[in-house]
Amino acid sequence: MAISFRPEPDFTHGTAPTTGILYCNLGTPDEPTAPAVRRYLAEFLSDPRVVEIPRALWLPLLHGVILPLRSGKSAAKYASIWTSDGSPLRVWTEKQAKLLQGKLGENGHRVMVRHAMRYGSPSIASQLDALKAEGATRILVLPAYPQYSGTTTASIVDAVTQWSSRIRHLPEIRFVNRYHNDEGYIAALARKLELFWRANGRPEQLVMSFHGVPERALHLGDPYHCECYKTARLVAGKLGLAQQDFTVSFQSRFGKAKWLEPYTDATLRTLGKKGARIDVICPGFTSDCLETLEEIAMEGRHTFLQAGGKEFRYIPCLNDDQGGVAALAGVAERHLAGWPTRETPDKEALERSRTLALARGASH
Ligand SMILES: C=CC1=C(C)c2cc3[nH]c(cc4nc(cc5[nH]c(cc1n2)c(C)c5CCC(=O)O)C(CCC(=O)O)=C4C)c(C)c3C=C
Ligand SMILES: [Fe+2]
Ligand SMILES: [Fe+2]
Repeated sequence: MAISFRPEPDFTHGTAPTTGILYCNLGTPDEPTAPAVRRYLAEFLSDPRVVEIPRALWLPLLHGVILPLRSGKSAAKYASIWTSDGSPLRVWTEKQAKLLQGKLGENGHRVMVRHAMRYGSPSIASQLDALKAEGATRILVLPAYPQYSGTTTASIVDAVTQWSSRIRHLPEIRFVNRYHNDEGYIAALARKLELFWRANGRPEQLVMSFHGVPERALHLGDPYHCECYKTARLVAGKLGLAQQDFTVSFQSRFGKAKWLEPYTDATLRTLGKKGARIDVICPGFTSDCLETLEEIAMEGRHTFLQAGGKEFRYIPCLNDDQGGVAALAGVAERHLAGWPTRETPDKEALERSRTLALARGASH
């Protein structure tokens, strides 16, 4: 197979080094319609990081059964949470990238922040192209997933490395793998709960629901399960909650295999049967999306109340929360260490002219 690397514009000496941050989320359909959801799910569920079944078995099943059955049903769910600005996940991800740019600027960093979606648009490749075209010579990849999983975080790394495998003049690239125990992120979650409780009173039980993964992933060494529990313990600790005051559960099961337990729907049913008053938060999601707004705040509420539960309050994700953005900025700053993002333009101009002078003196 012939390997071809893309041509580059002529190399110019003395180009100022520029840093870009690519804030990557999962992705979402372009419209809440069956064809758009089908396109999105086809890309998402064809990723071998997401469904680890041999391709020859899985792809016919996906295209012949899953997509025809699921796309319409899923589109109806998307329609129930769609906003006038589009999918909540897209709206929040775009906003977070802008706020992150602002916060890093406030903290004295000159960086270009862009967002990308692992599936759908804007793709990781197109945003890396854009950052490179804008002169980025260093790129930090920041996933919107606080907990590392091979199914999510590693898939973002795959997309970046697929892009870089075609690039002649590569930027330096760094990846953030996790921030499940980051002080700022834990503090932002705890503060969100504390403010809500100060205004509305405490529940009998706090449910922290995380997106699930197949249980097999845990046994194959995926740290996701442990990192979810770590986040939950840290948030609970920060709030002074005792063991019996909170529950961790896993939602969004897909397919017939066993996923991480306890399942959120079963947990909600059990708590409902006890006639409990509960608050539910989804700390693994940096922004609200189908899985929080429809599955938890609508379906989950229904399951709980049907079972006899007294009160169900859904606490939104960090979204555009100041503390959440500050936490993302803190994570980014730690990973930017050693890259000259704080240098003043003057200093850089000086450096540039030095390099140019050297280059003019050199024969090549
Ligand atoms: C927060 C981390 C996530 C992990 C881990 C994750 C694993 C995972 N997901 C599926 C299947 C689906 N997930 C879907 C939606 C969805 N998933 C996440 C996040 C994680 N997924 C988010 C943020 C969303 C919402 C997207 C949005 O547009 O709002 C869907 C699509 C919806 C549906 O049809 O139900 C599927 C399918 C698997 C199989 C998996 C791990 C193996
Ligand atoms: Fe998912
Ligand atoms: Fe564990």
